[in-house]
Amino acid sequence: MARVAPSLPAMNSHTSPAIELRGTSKTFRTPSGALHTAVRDLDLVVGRGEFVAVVGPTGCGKSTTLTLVSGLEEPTEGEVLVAGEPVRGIGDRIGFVFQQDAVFPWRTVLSNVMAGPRFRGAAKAEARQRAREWLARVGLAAFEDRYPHQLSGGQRKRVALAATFVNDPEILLMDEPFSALDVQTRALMSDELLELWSGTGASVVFVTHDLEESIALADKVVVMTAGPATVKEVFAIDLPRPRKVESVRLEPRFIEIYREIWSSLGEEVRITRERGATDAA
Ligand SMILES: Nc1ncnc2c1ncn2[C@@H]1O[C@H](COP(=O)(O)OP(=O)(O)OP(=O)(O)O)[C@@H](O)[C@H]1O
Repeated sequence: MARVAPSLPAMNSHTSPAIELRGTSKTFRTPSGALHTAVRDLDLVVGRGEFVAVVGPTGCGKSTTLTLVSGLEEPTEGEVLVAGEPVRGIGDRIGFVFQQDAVFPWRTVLSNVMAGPRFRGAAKAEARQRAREWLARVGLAAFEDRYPHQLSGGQRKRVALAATFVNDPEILLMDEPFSALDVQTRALMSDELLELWSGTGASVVFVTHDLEESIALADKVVVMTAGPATVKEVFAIDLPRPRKVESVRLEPRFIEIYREIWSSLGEEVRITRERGATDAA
């Protein structure tokens, strides 16, 4: 399997990657006043239309990396570029899906999915039409008048996906989006995500604890070090698409890839566990 270099040379604005982090660090001041470095000297390139999964031990700085790309946080050092431009504030070409569904509990399903286009200035009829198209794609056409609490966890996740894709994001940032779902629903949602994404050309950064999930979904798996996060290794996933997660993970090639990445990731997980044991002592 090809191990890819973590960074590529800078390109001009027409060919620039979707996302680029160059020597990026982020240090927080904790409530006690101490400084805590969450991300250190991180180089990462996400190509246009590429699906990149980020795995790393708990607390290493994966979510912080996403918040830097989103513009929610600024780097302490280094650069974060989206489409070749430095990130300034939260841009509307970025969509987010988190573990908790970002839905409005007091709005119906249809109204939730219409909210993004309306916020971006679409007329009501147009927003309604686009929302209905996406609800049909996620299999929720018959549920448009329900409220989020009247849906299952998987259905709520579909609403969140429709509400994100309806805005046509160029970049999709996903932070453990399926980790609260049961195993079967999780596999189903992964398949649906791949199907929805395949027609969009969006670039995805998908943070997960689950190495199987990352391999099944991604073009590239980025292994982070024990915190502070920096890129340890990048693995190109040469499994053909379209993929179905339940069947692809049984393929010999998948198992080979899993072993190879785990030998890199497992070491970082062990370091994190040992630190935890020392801290607790
Ligand atoms: N706003 C903040 N202020 C202070 N420390 C922070 C802040 N945000 C994150 N951290 C710290 O930075 C480190 C990295 O956190 P982050 O949430 O990015 O890790 P993660 O890899 O996403 O974790 P997990 O896998 O457990 O979700 C942690 O030690 C966390 O406590």
